[in-house]
Amino acid sequence: MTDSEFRSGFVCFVGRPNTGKSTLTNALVGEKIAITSSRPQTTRHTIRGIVHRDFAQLILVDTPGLHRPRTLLGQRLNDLVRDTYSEVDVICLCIPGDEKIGPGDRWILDQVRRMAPKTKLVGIVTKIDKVSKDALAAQLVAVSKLLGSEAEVIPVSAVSGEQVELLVKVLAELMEPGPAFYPDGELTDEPEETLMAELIREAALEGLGDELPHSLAVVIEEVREREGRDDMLDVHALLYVERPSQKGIVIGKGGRRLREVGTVARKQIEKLLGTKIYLDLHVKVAKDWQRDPKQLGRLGF
Ligand SMILES: Nc1nc2c(ncn2[C@@H]2O[C@H](COP(=O)(O)OP(=O)(O)OP(=O)(O)O)[C@@H](O)[C@H]2O)c(=O)[nH]1
Repeated sequence: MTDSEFRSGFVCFVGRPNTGKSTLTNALVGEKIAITSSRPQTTRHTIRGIVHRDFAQLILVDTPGLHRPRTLLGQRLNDLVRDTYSEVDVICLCIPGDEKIGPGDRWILDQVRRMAPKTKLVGIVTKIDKVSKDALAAQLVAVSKLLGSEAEVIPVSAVSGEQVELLVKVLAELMEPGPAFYPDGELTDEPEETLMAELIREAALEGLGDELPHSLAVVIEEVREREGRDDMLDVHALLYVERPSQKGIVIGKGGRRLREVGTVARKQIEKLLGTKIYLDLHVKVAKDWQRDPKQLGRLGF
């Protein structure tokens, strides 16, 4: 560090699917997700995790993927992405050490540059435990060429932990001096219900094709302590789809698929909350919810 001033700010990881963004987030934040419902005025974005060090605090924020803005939802998501890209202090483009730079990487870089020309950019070469020194050197040169000479490029392995702390230092140096935004110990401020809905949505989409993701929304209707028991929660959730045919897909033959989804999601939520839950899932058709501002509001978009 160039001085001893505490620094804090917002970071967002972008990159193609499977480039190691989530694994790196977990490596930076640590395993435990502490949930609180405090939400300071400093951000409207979903926080994935907070990295606390004695010299800095980095707040890792999420962006939804970019969409072709064909629907109102697509437009709102793109607006959200644009806001996030322009409001964070640093955007990190993740590219794996063991894959050639491709059109997907260039497209994302292009979007970032267009949407947020002023935001600082850092290249992260991920999964370096998978490549030889020579291959890594070549990849660093390639990524550096892609991003231009002003951008720093940092190689890391989230799996071995190699260089992860160096990355924290480099990111911290790019932040303005300032106090921590969150008290120590708070790792994410995402409301519990959003996380629960996300886990259910993830389980429901597992193994399905491309069409459904944009048509499925999950709303937590009710969370209640089981009467007479303080170690069990009843969680009622609604899965909204746009068409009756999609309802059939989600539910599966004789309800089998939905039961499986329930089991997977329940285990995840129990891990998250550290308590037993009973998970009740229902599927509803809300025709064209993506195009209807009222329904979008209700579904949290
Ligand atoms: N060997 C190795 N594997 C890694 C590393 N980081 C991630 N992976 C693996 O790469 C795969 C993708 O990692 P993710 O963290 O899910 O990637 P992502 O970019 O978050 O993917 P999306 O959520 O699809 O955007 C997983 O199988 C990880 O286990 C790493 O540092 N080393």
